[in-house]
Amino acid sequence: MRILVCKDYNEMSKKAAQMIASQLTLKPDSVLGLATGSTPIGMYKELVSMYEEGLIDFSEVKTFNLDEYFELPKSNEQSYDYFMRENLFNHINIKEENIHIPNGMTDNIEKECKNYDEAIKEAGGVDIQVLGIGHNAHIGFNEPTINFERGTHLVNLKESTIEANARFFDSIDEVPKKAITMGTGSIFKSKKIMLLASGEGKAEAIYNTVYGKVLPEVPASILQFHNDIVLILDKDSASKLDPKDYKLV
Ligand SMILES: N[C@@H]1[C@@H](O)[C@H](O)[C@@H](COP(=O)(O)O)O[C@@H]1O
Repeated sequence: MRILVCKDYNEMSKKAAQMIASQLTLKPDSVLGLATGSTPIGMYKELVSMYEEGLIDFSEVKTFNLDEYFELPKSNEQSYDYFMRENLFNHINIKEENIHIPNGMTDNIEKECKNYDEAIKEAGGVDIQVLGIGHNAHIGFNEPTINFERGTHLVNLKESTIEANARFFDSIDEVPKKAITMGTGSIFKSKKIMLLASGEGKAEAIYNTVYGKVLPEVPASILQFHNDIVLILDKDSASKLDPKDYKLV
């Protein structure tokens, strides 16, 4: 596990965007695994700027998002589909057919999950997966539980996750209680993983991810076993780590 610590959120976002840009330079038809949440917004802004400056090109890129709320229409401003278009896709030259986000409005959940896993496989697997992290160390919407799930599946969100995400909705009652998410197994299959975290509120989750026992109760802990993972943190989220374990950048 490589850990890079940046002085603040902006630097973290720049570093992350630079890594995606390098990936696209090396492999213009990369398959990107993308995340939502507040944390990657700065990275998406940087990527849009780089695209506008002609430094990167998304014409051959394919994307797969980690997750989507169940039974929330795409037109809802809080859907992850809406988020991705607002923050990235509407501003770059990605082809519509190359964008993949689980369909939260499906009436056949099993088929939707199976097709999503198949589509990732057909695309050749994810080259680089961007992750945020929940306060309880969830990745995607893989909540703490008793086993690591292999593929895309429907999950019941934890009360703490519903509360954390309520800030985006008018009231907590409007937050969906379920979501479709790639499994921990799908995430783990990515060739490279880049996890971003910012703020004191994530410090404990990061501590447990780096030093904790590898348990499904701490979903991100399994990343300790991945061969090519980098954590890009700001100083606050890294505050519980031993400085000998990271590089200041
Ligand atoms: N499903 C998303 C995760 O992918 C994200 O990592 C997490 C943290 O979000 P934030 O970056 O807003 O703290 O929120 C949601 O639960």
